Amino acid sequence: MSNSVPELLNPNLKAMPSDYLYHLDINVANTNDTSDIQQRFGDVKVVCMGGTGSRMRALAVYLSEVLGLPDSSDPEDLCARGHRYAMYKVGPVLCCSHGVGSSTFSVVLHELLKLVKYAGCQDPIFLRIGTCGGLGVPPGTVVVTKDAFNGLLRNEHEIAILGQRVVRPAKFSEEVIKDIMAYGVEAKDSFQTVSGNTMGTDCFYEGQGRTDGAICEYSDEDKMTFLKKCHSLGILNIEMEASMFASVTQKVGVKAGDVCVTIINRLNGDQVTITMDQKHEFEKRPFLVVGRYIKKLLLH
Ligand SMILES: O=P(O)(O)O[C@@H]1C[C@H](O)[C@@H](CO)O1
Ligand SMILES: O=c1cc[nH]c(=O)[nH]1
Repeated sequence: MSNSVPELLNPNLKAMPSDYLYHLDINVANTNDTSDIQQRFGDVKVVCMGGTGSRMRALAVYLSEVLGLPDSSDPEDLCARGHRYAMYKVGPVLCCSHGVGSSTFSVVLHELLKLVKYAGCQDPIFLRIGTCGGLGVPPGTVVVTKDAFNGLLRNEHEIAILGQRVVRPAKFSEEVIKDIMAYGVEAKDSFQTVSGNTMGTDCFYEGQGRTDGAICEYSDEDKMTFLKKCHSLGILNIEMEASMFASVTQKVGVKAGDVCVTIINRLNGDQVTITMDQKHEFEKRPFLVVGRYIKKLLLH
């Protein structure tokens, strides 16, 4: 392992005397002396992120048990005053919500990357723990993303910057994928964990080929042709963050992984019909996989 603090790709940061991580409500008052931030966050090795604050709170409680940490049954939301995201710290793990989709996720991702930089965290690993629609796998299956495709079925992420289309590659760390599959999966699990490609779209409805949104200008047949094409590219699940997450972390050289549970098989329909109780049970499945992986990672 290299043991290095992430190098961010913004020369302007060096010239800023202070940096307010607005959405996290964390003030880096003096960027030349970040000892206070280092004291609070310098031990962070893993940053877990997922859509909702309640899932991230439950993950924090779960990980504190798995890692044998002193009582964290009621972790404090460190970003409560920001009213945007929720963030919990359990030992060397941060659990932070990111909202729905790449736009809300990218905001907090930029700020979390700056946070680990200011804190001097060594080789932090970023993980998304989410839900998704499956393609040809039964609901409840956990998918560990290999390559992240965007809604144009390209293994890249596209973003408008200064009025220009900027396209960046979207690859997750092969080491993280391999280790999650090796240490996170157990034969005794009551569910399947598979590794496959993921499509991250900008829209839950039209972007994912649903016919039940407020707008739909294609036929059921068009939809099925599209979903089958996705499947033929090795895409096993569809969510709304993978390509942005892979591309941003790849760009700054931070290792990352995406672990999501399927809550529907999109080859069979569009409506999510599982009960909320079932959904909450499914949501815990990636916790088991990621919990074992993190435990193993922290032993090294
Ligand atoms: O982390 P979550 O479960 O929020 O991720 C998926 C992808 C979208 O953000 C959202 C759509 O329902 O769920
Ligand atoms: O179908 C689904 C289910 C969850 N999240 C998504 O983005 N799509």
